[in-house]
Amino acid sequence: MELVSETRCFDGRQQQYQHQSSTLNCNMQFSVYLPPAAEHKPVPAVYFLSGLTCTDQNFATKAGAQRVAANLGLALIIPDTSPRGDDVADADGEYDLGCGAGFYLNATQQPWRQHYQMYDYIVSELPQLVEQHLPLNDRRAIAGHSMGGHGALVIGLRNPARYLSCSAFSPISNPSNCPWGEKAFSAYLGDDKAAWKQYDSCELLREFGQTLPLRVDQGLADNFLDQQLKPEVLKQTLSDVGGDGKVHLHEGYDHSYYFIASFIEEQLRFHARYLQQ
Ligand SMILES: N[C@@H](CCC(=O)N[C@@H](CSC=O)C(=O)NCC(=O)O)C(=O)O
Repeated sequence: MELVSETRCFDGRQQQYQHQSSTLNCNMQFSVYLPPAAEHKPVPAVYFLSGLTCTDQNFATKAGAQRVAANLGLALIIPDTSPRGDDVADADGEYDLGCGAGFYLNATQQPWRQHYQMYDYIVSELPQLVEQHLPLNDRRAIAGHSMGGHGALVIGLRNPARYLSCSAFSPISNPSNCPWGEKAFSAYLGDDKAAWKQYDSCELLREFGQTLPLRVDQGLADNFLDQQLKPEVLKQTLSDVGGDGKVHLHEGYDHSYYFIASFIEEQLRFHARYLQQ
């Protein structure tokens, strides 16, 4: 992997890398924050998955996560949201399918499946790469926003041996039953709804229970609340399966990075409880 840029930040390092991904069959960029503690010893990492239309830069530049990550001794690994490049299939003019909208799944349908393998990229290739080249230990947590919140919940719930905790801001909680999810899953996975269940956090909770510590933050002034995000379905499902994961509802907050910036400290402190044990 090749270092693209590095900037000092809270006595640590904010970096961007590029590499050729064998899983996605394209060149990818990702961002990393290394806290000051990483100068002396391997540190745990929180992976942050961003939402529709984002690259690795949105969270790195807008969430204000570095100050707390520096204090807690946590690295931040911030991937892109889809494969990229001239030969990668895209849905021109659509923000919720194709580039910038990989939905953190392994596509099975044409023309997507050659590159859109974001689940394997996030779960396997990227951790293997960064743990080989950076001062990271193998203690991982996963978090995300909106489409990335869906990704974080799905990946965490399916891989409790790989992640110690998971969290989400404003996740697409039940993608099998909302317009964003139905559109993406139909295109990437086809019409067989049985295949959709492995990428739906509410379905996974019903099948396996809450397999790891989980926290969700949701703004109540979020434009996408009722149609796309459905936190009440997630809350009810957690209660039905006896999970202790909390969905924290916040009056007046919307879907933006101002919301993430307001509560990122709580989420990083939540993860530190498990990562720093
Ligand atoms: N352009 C679309 C909505 C795009 C949007 O709101 N993207 C969110 C994530 S939404 C779910 O995954 C985002 O994080 N945008 C980047 C940012 O920096 O704010 C529309 O106009 O409806």
